Amino acid sequence: MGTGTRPVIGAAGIQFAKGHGTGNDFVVIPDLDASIELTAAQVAAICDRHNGIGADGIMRVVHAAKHPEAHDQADSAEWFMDYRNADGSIAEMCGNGVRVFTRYLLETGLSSGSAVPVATRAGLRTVDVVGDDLRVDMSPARFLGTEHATLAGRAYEGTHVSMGNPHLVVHVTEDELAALELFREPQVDPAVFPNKANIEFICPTPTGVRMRVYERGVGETLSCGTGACAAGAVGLGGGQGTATVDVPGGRLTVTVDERTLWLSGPAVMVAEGRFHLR
Ligand SMILES: N[C@@H](CCC[C@H](N)C(=O)O)C(=O)O
Repeated sequence: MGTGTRPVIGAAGIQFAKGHGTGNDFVVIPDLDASIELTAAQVAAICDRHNGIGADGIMRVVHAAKHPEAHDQADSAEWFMDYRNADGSIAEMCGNGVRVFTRYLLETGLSSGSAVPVATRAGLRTVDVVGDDLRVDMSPARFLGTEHATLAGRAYEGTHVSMGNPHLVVHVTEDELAALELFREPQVDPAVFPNKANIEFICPTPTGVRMRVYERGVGETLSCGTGACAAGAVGLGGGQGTATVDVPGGRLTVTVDERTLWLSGPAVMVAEGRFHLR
């Protein structure tokens, strides 16, 4: 795995688990004492779907007190979600990731109870167990005005939304949604999005919206939790209520109340093992 990457571990290899939320899949690496340093090239090698394990991103599970970006949250959360996109870039937040991360904590006994606080780069998030689903308090969507993306020579107007990470939500028709060439990366104005953005294309359904997404640092994915939050909030017109968000990998539900925005849906672990970096 990962030609050109440096070995950072002994012969026993690195322990990992794999999980997904509506098809948005992640490699989870328990690194409780923050001893594993992964370069961007190594993350990309792990996430490679042909030569690696394959995933949309990886999450290191680290004691919040032991990570410089999270020790200020250590009084409230024991664990920090160190999230990296499949290309190795760092992201502030991941809505499906934080739910899969919590499933991992619960299944391994690193956390227990029905409400699990998780430290993230976007701040503290609490994940509740609700039946088979995991529901996370994502904090309110922040609406930041009208911006544009260009895809296959066409300019699309959309709503700039922050969920801790940057999003642009674009309305299209159902036929346009099906025809989008999302094997290409939509281009955004670097003056507005200096670190790029996740782009959600949506059309209305009877109970919410249907969405396809191009994730920053990944490509088109089967789902994106923060993208669903941004899309649901736009679908609700900035008001309160509940919207289903249908993605290629399944269904997520977004609820906006007077205080916050909730994201609910399935999060499952599917495998565990060890890997080596050469
Ligand atoms: N899949 C995620 C979002 C992951 C981060 C995103 N690609 C970014 O760079 O902001 C989700 O479920 O929210």
